[in-house]
Amino acid sequence: MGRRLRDGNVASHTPQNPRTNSCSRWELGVCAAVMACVSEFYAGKCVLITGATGFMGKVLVEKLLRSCPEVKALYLLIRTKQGQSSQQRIHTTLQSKLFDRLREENPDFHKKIIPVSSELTQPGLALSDEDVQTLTQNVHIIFHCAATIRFDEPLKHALQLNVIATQQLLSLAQQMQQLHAFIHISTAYANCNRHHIDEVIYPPPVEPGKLIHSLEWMDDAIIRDITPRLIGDWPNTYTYTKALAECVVQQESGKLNVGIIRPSIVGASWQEPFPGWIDNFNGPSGVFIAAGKGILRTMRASNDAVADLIPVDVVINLTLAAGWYTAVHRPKSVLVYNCTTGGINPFHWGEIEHHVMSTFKRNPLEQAFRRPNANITSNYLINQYWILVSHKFPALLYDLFLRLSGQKPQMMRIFNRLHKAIGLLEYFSSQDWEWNSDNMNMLMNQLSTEDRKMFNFDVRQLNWPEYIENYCIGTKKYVLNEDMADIPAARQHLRKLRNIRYTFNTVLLVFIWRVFIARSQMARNICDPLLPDLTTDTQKLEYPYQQNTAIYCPCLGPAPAHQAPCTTVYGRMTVYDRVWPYDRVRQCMAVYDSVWPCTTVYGRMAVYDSVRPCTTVYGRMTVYDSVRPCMAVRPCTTPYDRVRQCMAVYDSVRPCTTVYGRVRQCTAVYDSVRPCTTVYGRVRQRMAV
Ligand SMILES: CCCCC/C=C\C/C=C\CCCCCCCC(=O)SCCNC(=O)CCNC(=O)[C@H](O)C(C)(C)COP(=O)(O)OP(=O)(O)OC[C@H]1O[C@@H](n2cnc3c(N)ncnc32)[C@H](O)[C@@H]1OP(=O)(O)O
Ligand SMILES: NC(=O)C1=CN([C@@H]2O[C@H](COP(=O)(O)OP(=O)(O)OC[C@H]3O[C@@H](n4cnc5c(N)ncnc54)[C@H](OP(=O)(O)O)[C@@H]3O)[C@@H](O)[C@H]2O)C=CC1
Repeated sequence: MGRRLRDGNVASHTPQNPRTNSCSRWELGVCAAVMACVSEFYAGKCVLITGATGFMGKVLVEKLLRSCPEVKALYLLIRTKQGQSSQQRIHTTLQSKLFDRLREENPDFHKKIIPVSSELTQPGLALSDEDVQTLTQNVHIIFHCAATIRFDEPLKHALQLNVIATQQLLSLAQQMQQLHAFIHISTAYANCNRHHIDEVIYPPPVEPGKLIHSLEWMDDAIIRDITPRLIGDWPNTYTYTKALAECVVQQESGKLNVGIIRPSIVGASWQEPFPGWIDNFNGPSGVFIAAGKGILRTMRASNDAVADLIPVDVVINLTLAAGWYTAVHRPKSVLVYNCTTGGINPFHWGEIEHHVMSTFKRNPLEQAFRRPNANITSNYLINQYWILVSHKFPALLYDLFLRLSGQKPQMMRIFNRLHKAIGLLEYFSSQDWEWNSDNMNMLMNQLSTEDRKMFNFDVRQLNWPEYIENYCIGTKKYVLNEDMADIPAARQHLRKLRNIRYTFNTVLLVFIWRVFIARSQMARNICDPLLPDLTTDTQKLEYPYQQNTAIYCPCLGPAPAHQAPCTTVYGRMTVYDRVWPYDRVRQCMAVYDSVWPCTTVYGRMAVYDSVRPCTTVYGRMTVYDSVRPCMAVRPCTTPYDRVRQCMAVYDSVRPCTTVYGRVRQCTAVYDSVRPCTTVYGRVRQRMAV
């Protein structure tokens, strides 16, 4: 249990009533040890909330109205947006499923909500004089949730909203006649340049006032250029400005009772108003969805790093309890609450990956691009490899398909956005931090038994696998608005995708084999021993030289006496007789003098008939002039699969000498020849007659 002094040191903190270890009778609220002190405290109070249309703000409004039904009024500072007034916007917000439970329990809840038009980045928060008067006269508690949480926000805008607006709100709070507590929502990553983070306000990276002053006159291009230098160790303008905001809160708090809540990565609700509620793509939610849709296959994250997720209802329960505690106990300095799970009930990214994948396989998202199968890796190169193979290549193929079918290609664009988003998140998923959470524990001990149940933020009770499952299902139901009744169809779609994948993989394998492996001597040398030797014993006896070759082109039965055996030659093999040099790339093949058709075998090999000048065939094949038959009587037939190439067969022969490097088989047999001589590398052979 500790209290932070303004200079950031820790002082001992004595609860108001150590005997009951809970709240005491107090001038702001009355409660007994087992009573619900927190909700009692909010009875009759007017609460001002910024950011009420946002993720956390909505949950705060809902919980406050549901668990503190005697609250007098909620003043919600909302800006006009896209032509909608603050009234219209709050009306839309209250339609959310999030409020279903409250609507059932208290259909008139909206009567307590008073929208106030306010653009926080404007001077005086763009409040009318009348509104300023109403607020300064009535407000008891302020919860400041509004912020820009974008990681790529230009520094000037992030500063305006996260720092200057906070300053202005504090100055408004100073004018309030009945204010009991000001609660500022910060982030556990405000000090992410440190590994161990205590519940203190650390010295700012720069004096906020000076920065505000400097940026006032600089144009946007200059600010953009100097932003990386300014933010230094911080990964983005968001965390940097949140650090500055904490400093401003400390500097401007004056005599106010101030608390700062620092949640880590806020995720879907754990219990309230129902498990799994979430309505945005921020943080891990977008990653989960992308993985569930089968789009995201790889991401840089450390399997063993602690995933400091915290359910939104936990954060809000702690926030409301901190509001009560700050008002009732009036700590002498700003009290910071690190609202995290890692130190209390750790769970790791590797485990999250497993549970997310398993949930989406059982409860698939509709119209998935591929079957969900995402893996995280901390290795940069492995991640880049999988991005190429599992993101970019399928995206290219799919876009090609879209183009061919007359549609607009879109997959590459989606992947580029995804890569930008995950690139910004990787900083947080590739390392871990240690947060001290003494004040969170202290606050829990201050609550009555009833309050601990009603405002539960005891994350020791959190069952991670169950939570992650509800989270994923929440993204399906509340972010993507998918119907759970359609799960059988989604499963059927996954089965279809699996069959497409099997077919595609088979085609790809055959293609790779034909194009690459069949032409690769090394691959053949690896594979050949695995192939059956189909040569008959008779053949081996009759044509002993054949035994030097690895593969025989098995003619159907023993070859007639006048015939030379069929010798299989590999793709690139070449034997010359009267040759002339070829360039390095081209492979040169045989040139023969006398004249009758060589029988081709299959695949890429050429078929030649009598005496014509050599014609280039294709690829690496060559050119014959005056060809002698491969087989006098019948063609060499190969039962081998198509990768193998069967070449010429000659009569009256001597074996050619092996030419190539390590693995070359001696193959063709010629009459009146001198041994081949190696020309270069592994391909070339030259023979002289
Ligand atoms: C499967 C296994 C997974 C294992 C998990 C591994 C890792 C976990 C991943 C992350 C954890 C780290 C989280 C760190 C959080 C730090 C905590 C905080 O303090 S702050 C709160 C977090 N803030 C954010 O998360 C904001 C981040 N977002 C942004 O900065 C921007 O949105 C952006 C990513 C830069 C994208 O900007 P852009 O202009 O391109 O797009 P928009 O924001 O306008 O959105 C357009 C469109 O896309 C949707 N969207 C937004 N974000 C995502 C996303 N991450 N994934 C998918 N889609 C996203 C958005 O809703 C819009 O949709 P629409 O056009 O329909 O409105
Ligand atoms: N989400 C998370 O993972 C975490 C969030 N936090 C902190 O929690 C707080 C709430 O975050 P969250 O709810 O997720 O954020 P959201 O982006 O969901 O909500 C932001 C809110 O701020 C309001 N707002 C933004 N700009 C202005 C403006 N110029 N004038 C008036 N209102 C404005 C938005 O209103 P509008 O609808 O008009 O845009 C919205 O209501 C923030 O302070 C954030 O730093 C901390 C840790 C993690």
